[in-house]
Amino acid sequence: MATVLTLAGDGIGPEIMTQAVAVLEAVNDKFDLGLSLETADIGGIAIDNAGVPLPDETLAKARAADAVLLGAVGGPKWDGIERSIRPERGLLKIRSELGLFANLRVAKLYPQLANASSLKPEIISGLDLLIVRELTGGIYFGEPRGIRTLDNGEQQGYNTMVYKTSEIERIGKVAFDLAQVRAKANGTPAKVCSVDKANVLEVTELWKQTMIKLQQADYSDVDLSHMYADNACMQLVKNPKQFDVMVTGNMFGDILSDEAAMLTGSIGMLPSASLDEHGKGMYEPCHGSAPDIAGQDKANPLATILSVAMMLRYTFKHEASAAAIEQAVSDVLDDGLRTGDIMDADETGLTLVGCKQMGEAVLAKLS
Ligand SMILES: NC(=O)c1ccc[n+]([C@@H]2O[C@H](COP(=O)([O-])OP(=O)(O)OC[C@H]3O[C@@H](n4cnc5c(N)ncnc54)[C@H](O)[C@@H]3O)[C@@H](O)[C@H]2O)c1
Ligand SMILES: CC(C)[C@H](C(=O)O)[C@@H](O)C(=O)O
Ligand SMILES: [Mg+2]
Repeated sequence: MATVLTLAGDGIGPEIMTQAVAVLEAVNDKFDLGLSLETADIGGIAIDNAGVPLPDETLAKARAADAVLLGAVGGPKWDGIERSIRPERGLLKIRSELGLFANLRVAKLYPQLANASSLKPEIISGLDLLIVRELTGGIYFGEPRGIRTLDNGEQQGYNTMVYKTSEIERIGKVAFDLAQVRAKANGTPAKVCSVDKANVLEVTELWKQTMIKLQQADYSDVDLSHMYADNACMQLVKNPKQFDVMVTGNMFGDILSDEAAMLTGSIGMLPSASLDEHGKGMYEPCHGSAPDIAGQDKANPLATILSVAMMLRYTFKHEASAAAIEQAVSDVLDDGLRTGDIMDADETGLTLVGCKQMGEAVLAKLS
C-alpha cells in the first residue's frame, strides 16, 4: 500500500489541507488507489511542539512515504526567532533532504477566471505556462552566508549564489523533457526559455552556457531562448503567452512564479510539484500561510486541491483521478463559486464562498 504524508503546517495550512485531504480520500475510494494517509508536523507548529521546524520523526515519515502533501509554513509568531530554526528552514530542509530539485509550477488560466486576473482577459486567455524552478541549490543554499560585523563595527549580510554544471544540467533536462511532452500533447513546437542574469552574474553565465550545450547535444528539436530575469518579469505581464516552459534558478523561480500566479487570477490557484530524480515528490500550493486571513475560512483551497491532482499524475501515474479533480475544480468554477481572492465584483451570477464550502463543492462534484 502506498503512503501519502500530509503536512498541514501553519496559518491557512490546516484549513486548506482539510479540504485537500477530503478530496484525496474521495478519489482514493472512487478509483480504488489503495493510498494510506499519515500526518506530521512541520514549520511553526513543529517548533511549538518539538522545538525545531523539521523534527526527525517528520523527516523519517517523509522519507518512508511515497509522496508528501504540504500546506504552508511560517507566520509572524515565529518571525523573531533564531533564523536557523525558523519555519521556512524546515521547508528548505525537507526539500533538500529529499533531493526535490525540480519544482514544477503550472500557471494555467481557468477560462472562468479571465476576469479575476488584474490583467486584461485577452492578455491571459488560454494561458498555460510551466515554470521549472531549481529548488535545492542556488543562493538559497550557497555557502558562505550569514551576517558579520566588519572592522568598522558595521554589520554586513551576505549570501552566495552557486550552481554546479551537474545541477544545471539535471534541471535543464527536466525542462527540455517536459517541453517535449507538452509539445506532443498540444501539437505545438517545443520551446524553453531559460531565465538568467548572465549580463551581471557569473553563476548565471555558466547557467546559460550549460543550457546551450545541453540543447545542442540532446534537444535539437526544442527551441531554446534566453531572457534576463528583469525582462522576464516585465514580459510575463506584457505578453505571457509567448512562454511555454520557463526554466530558472531557485530565487528567480520563486519570484517569477508568484508573478505568474496572478496571471491565473490569484496565488490561491497555483499548485506545484517538487520532484526528485525518481519522480518521488512533495506537492504544495505556491502560496504561503497567509496570516492575514488565517482562521477566517477565507482561504482558497484550490491550489492545494490541484496539487493533489499533480501528485496523482506525477507520483502515482494515475491520470484518470488527476483529471477528475481538475474537472471537478472547473465544474465548481462553472457553477460560479468563488473564494474572495478570485471574486470579480463586476461579474453577475457569482457566489462568494469560504474555504470549507469551496472544498465541499469540489468533493460533491467527485461523488
Ligand atoms: N510554501 C510555503 O510554505 C510558503 C510560501 C510562501 C510564503 N510562506 C510564508 O508564509 C508567510 C506569509 O508570507 P506572505 O504574506 O509573503 O505570502 P502569502 O502567500 O502567505 O500571502 C500573500 C497574499 O496572498 C494571499 N493568499 C495567499 N494564499 C492564499 C489563498 N490560498 N487564498 C486566498 N488568498 C491567499 C494572502 O492573504 C496575502 O494577502 C511567511 O511566513 C512566509 O515565509 C510560506
Ligand atoms: C517559504 C519559502 C522558503 C518558499 C521559498 O522561497 O521557496 C516559498 O516562498 C515558496 O515559494 O515555496
Ligand atoms: Mg515563494
